[in-house]
Amino acid sequence: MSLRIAVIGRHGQLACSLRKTQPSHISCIYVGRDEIDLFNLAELEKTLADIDIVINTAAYTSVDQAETDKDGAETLNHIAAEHLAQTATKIGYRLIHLSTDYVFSGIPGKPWTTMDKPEPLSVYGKSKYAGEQAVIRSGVQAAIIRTSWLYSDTGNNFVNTMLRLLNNKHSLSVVNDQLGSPTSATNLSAFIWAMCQIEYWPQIIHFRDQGVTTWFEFAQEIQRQASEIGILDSHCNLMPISTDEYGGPAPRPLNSVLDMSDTPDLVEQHSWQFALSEVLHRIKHRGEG
Ligand SMILES: NC(=O)C1=CN([C@@H]2O[C@H](COP(=O)(O)OP(=O)(O)OC[C@H]3O[C@@H](n4cnc5c(N)ncnc54)[C@H](OP(=O)(O)O)[C@@H]3O)[C@@H](O)[C@H]2O)C=CC1
Ligand SMILES: Cc1cn([C@H]2C[C@H](O)[C@@H](COP(=O)(O)OP(=O)(O)O[C@H]3O[C@@H](C)C(=O)[C@@H](O)[C@H]3O)O2)c(=O)[nH]c1=O
Repeated sequence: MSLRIAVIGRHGQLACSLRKTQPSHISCIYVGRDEIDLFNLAELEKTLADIDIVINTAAYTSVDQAETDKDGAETLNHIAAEHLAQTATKIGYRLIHLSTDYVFSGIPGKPWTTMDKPEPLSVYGKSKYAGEQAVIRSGVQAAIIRTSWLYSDTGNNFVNTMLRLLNNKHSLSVVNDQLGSPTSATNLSAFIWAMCQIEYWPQIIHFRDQGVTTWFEFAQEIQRQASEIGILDSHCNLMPISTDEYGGPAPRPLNSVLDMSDTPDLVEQHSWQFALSEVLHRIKHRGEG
């Protein structure tokens, strides 16, 4: 019998990407906040009764806003994850739970391994780490997949923000002292679908595209590639700044590079520059369609 999977989240960028890349032999439902109340345990049990694997993509992802809405972040990133894990222990599904590079403090030096102890700086990072711990504490068969700097052709993400700003502004300052790895939601989706088809899951997994960069260099590459394929006619002057100069409500890690040495080898790995070119071409073709 084919696997029955439920993706929690419907309109988010990862949920949309999972839907677009779903293998045909897998049967999957996508449940957004209109279909499921993550705070009603009886409803969770009922809706997820026949499910083999739940993929939890739902999250409070507004990093700056979370600083003044601690309850909102905590409720969705921690309590909802705890409810999904508790329900799993009752009715028996396996859980893939998404988490973030922002669980780490960002001390520069080396990529963060799955053995390193998280010490999140921001409200968002703290609430995501609390969610991870709730999943582990529940004892459910689960994989916590940490990823970083996620983007896709749709949704609210750095690539779409930069395309908009580069188009509208004469100059733009972008931080150049935070190190990390942009990750295409398409590549992460391929990895998640591959995970669904294996039995043994490590408890914590790091997945990101290949290579390390800064937000400033990422912005430069977005401008270069988007101009080259004709979706941006930008004379915007990009300027590197420090995290201190940028300011902003939420503290962000200076180093959030995830070590992937113990990540299961399930899919082809792509450089972040190649992954970006695929996403920009999708945006171009949508504009032409
Ligand atoms: N974006 C990024 O850069 C990164 C994201 N991650 C993690 O990856 C996962 C997916 O992120 P991404 O797809 O970018 O997130 P999005 O912000 O695009 O989507 C978040 C999802 O959360 C759901 N949601 C929001 N509020 C509620 C609520 N009150 N009740 C129920 N559901 C709600 C939305 O549901 P609905 O479909 O109903 O609208 C949406 O599907 C998250 O766990 C995130 O922490 C990790 C690293 C980087
Ligand atoms: C828009 C903008 C941002 N920045 C900086 C702020 C920040 O340090 C960095 C990225 O800003 P953003 O607000 O786009 O991204 P941010 O919300 O920090 O992104 C994070 O989202 C959460 C959900 C995650 O889990 C992380 O992995 C990460 O992707 O760029 C500039 O320097 N200039 C700008 O014009």
